[in-house]
Amino acid sequence: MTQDQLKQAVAREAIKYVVDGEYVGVGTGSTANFFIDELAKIKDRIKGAVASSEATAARLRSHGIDVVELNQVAILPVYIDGADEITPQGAMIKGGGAALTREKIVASVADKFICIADGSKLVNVLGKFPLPVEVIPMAQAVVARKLAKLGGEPNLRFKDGKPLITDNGCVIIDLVNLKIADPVELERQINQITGVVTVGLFAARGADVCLLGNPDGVKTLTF
Ligand SMILES: O=C[C@H](O)[C@H](O)[C@H](O)COP(=O)(O)O
Repeated sequence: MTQDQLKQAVAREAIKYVVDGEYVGVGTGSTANFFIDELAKIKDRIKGAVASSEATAARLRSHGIDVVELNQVAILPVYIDGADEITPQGAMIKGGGAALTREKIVASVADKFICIADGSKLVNVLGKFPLPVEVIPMAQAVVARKLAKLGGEPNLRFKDGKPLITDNGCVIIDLVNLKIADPVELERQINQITGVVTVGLFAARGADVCLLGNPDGVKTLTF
């Protein structure tokens, strides 16, 4: 099976977690895109969706799914999204697609975070994947210096030869060469740096369920 087929399998499985007659929170990235395509097939059963990025909102709308602002929604039974890495305890690195801040905000409203990923994303220790940190542009240099003191090497993320600008008008610093022994503590420390908007560690509030796609089927991890 290809990686895309594994992503499609978990996306299909995730539909079981969508609550009829409610809004669904939708993540960003290639796995979330497969989920959106599956969601389109049952769009008449839901009230609509809350998107975690402009790209996701556009894809949802292209399928005729109603997209509402998070401010209009008080109850969100589930948030469904991919991850760049996930541990057997449900802590994740996210933000490879630069959508970490809106993802964390939408996830914070949801009763359940359902992570969908192909099996290659499961790791015992987070940090091989660069840890994204969204930063206010004027604070980029000072935040990079402070991040370097926590270990790892800070790299400003570029796209098309220019610093990548997020949906929120911020930049991303990727921290490479980390071995994250205590994800909750590192999330706390990075959150405290002035100028940091969000760190792509989802540990204090990790996933509640992870649907992992493997060649022998979808494995469900519950945390
Ligand atoms: O900002 C992007 C998100 O955190 C994605 O959920 C994450 O990067 C995983 O993306 P993909 O499903 O494309 O591997």
